[in-house]
This record gives sequence, C-alpha cells and structure tokens, in this order.
Amino acid sequence: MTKPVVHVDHVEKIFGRKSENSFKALDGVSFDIYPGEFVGIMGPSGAGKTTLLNVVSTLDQATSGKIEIAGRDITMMKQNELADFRSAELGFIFQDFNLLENLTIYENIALPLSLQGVASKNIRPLVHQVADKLGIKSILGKYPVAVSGGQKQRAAAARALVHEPAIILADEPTGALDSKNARSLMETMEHLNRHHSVSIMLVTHDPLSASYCERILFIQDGTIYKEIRRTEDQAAFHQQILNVLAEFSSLDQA
Ligand SMILES: Nc1ncnc2c1ncn2[C@@H]1O[C@H](COP(=O)(O)OP(=O)(O)OP(=O)(O)O)[C@@H](O)[C@H]1O
Repeated sequence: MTKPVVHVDHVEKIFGRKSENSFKALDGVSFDIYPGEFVGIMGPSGAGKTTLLNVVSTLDQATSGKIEIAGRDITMMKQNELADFRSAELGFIFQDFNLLENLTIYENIALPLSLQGVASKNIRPLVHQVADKLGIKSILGKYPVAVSGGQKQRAAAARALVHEPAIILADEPTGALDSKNARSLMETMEHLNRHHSVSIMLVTHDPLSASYCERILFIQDGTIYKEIRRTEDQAAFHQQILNVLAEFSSLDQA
C-alpha cells in the first residue's frame, strides 16, 4: 500500500504553560495526505488552520502526537536536523510571496538549491525547467519590483518546487492577487498536481481557490469537523464547499 507523504496522528497543540492561561489550538487532529494529492484546509477564523500548517511545516512544535513527512518523524527531530529536512523536503508558498527584492527572479528560484550546495552548473537547467512549467522564463532576469503580483507568485511557486520537495505547503497563496491572477495561479497548481504529481496542502479562506483541491478538511475548534472529496465538476465542488461554510456560520449564530 502507498505510504502517506504527510501522516498526522492525534496531534495536540497547547499554547501557554499555566493551566489558567493555556489554550488548546489543536485537539487530537489526525489525517493523511497521499503522494500526488491536493488537499485543502478550511475553517472559520481561529479554528487552528495556521497552527496546523505551522506544526506540519516544522515551524512550530506539536505538544503531543506524531507527524511524519516522507516517512520521517519530524516530532523527534532536533533543530538543526529540522532545518535541513525543511530545506530538502518542503516547499513553501505564502500570501506575500516572500521573494528577496535584491535578487533576480532567477536567483530567487535558485536559492533553495544554492542553500543545499548544488553546483551552479547543475542549478541552471533545473531553474529553467521549473520556470518553463510555470510560464515565467521571460522574467528570469528581472527583479521582483519589475514584475506583476501574478508573476511574483509564480516565481514563488517555482522557488517552492525547484528542489522537488515531498510536499508544497501553501498558505493563502491567492490572498494578495486579483481574481484573474488568483484563478490563473490555482489553475497552475492544479496542473502541477495533475500532470506532475506534485503533492499540495493548501490553507485558504477562499472557496473558489479551495474548489481546485481534490479533498478538503474543515477544521473547527482545533478538530476536524468534516472532510469532503471532489467527485463531480469544480462548480459542484465549489457549491459543496459553500454549503459547509454556511453550516459554520449557522453554528456561530446558534
Ligand atoms: N502563540 C499563540 N499563543 C496563544 N494562542 C494562540 C497562539 N497562536 C494562535 N493562538 C490561538 O489558537 C487558535 C487558533 O489560531 P490559528 O491562527 O491557528 O487559527 P486560524 O484558523 O489560522 O485563523 P485565521 O483564519 O484567522 O488565520 C486561536 O484561538 C488563536 O487565538
């Protein structure tokens, strides 16, 4: 049987030490993401989405439970091991692009490889290949200030992918884009997932972005409230997502 690329097992995250001030942001969350899956994480504000992304991405530590990525238990790793693991196995796409302004788009995309000590002659074909996949070959020599928001986010996606990580972790990647660029980025992510088997975990508030996923986990009060899978076309899935979000707002009003 295929092993999951992300295995989250009864994870808890408690903020604060003293019992009167402590807050359980994740309360026994378990799920798997299999290689080549495109999974969305949704839920109301304060539900625990960012906390979940932070513990899966090794940026924060779970209080208890186990998280395995690409078969390695990240909850047992030391800080220096985690840094190496993160740069080899994870690709990040954030809302605000996080491109370095004083590096060209080429240099930004090459960064994860340079940090891993890949020789520059080997970097060039890899950057060109990923830029080609994302349709940004023509802007490789430009600086971030000289390209559009949509191109910046494609460059950030290329940087996340260039070292072929086990999984891409995306946090509101369309949050700073207009609707045309948002749609285009999501179509590209869907293409990368379907045709290049890139595994993606996407945290988003946006039902339209989420409708590009194959499966959505809805989080409420630190637990998985519901899981839905795309079985029909995207428009029907979009409607299904809106229906679950409506359940949340009726819970809020109850
Ligand atoms: N460092 C912290 N210390 C204490 N409580 C925290 C901390 N970080 C988050 N929380 C609390 O944990 C809960 C979950 O927060 P989290 O940021 O994961 O929610 P979210 O679902 O990502 O929300 P949003 O959609 O608004 O970004 C919230 O109640 C938040 O106040």
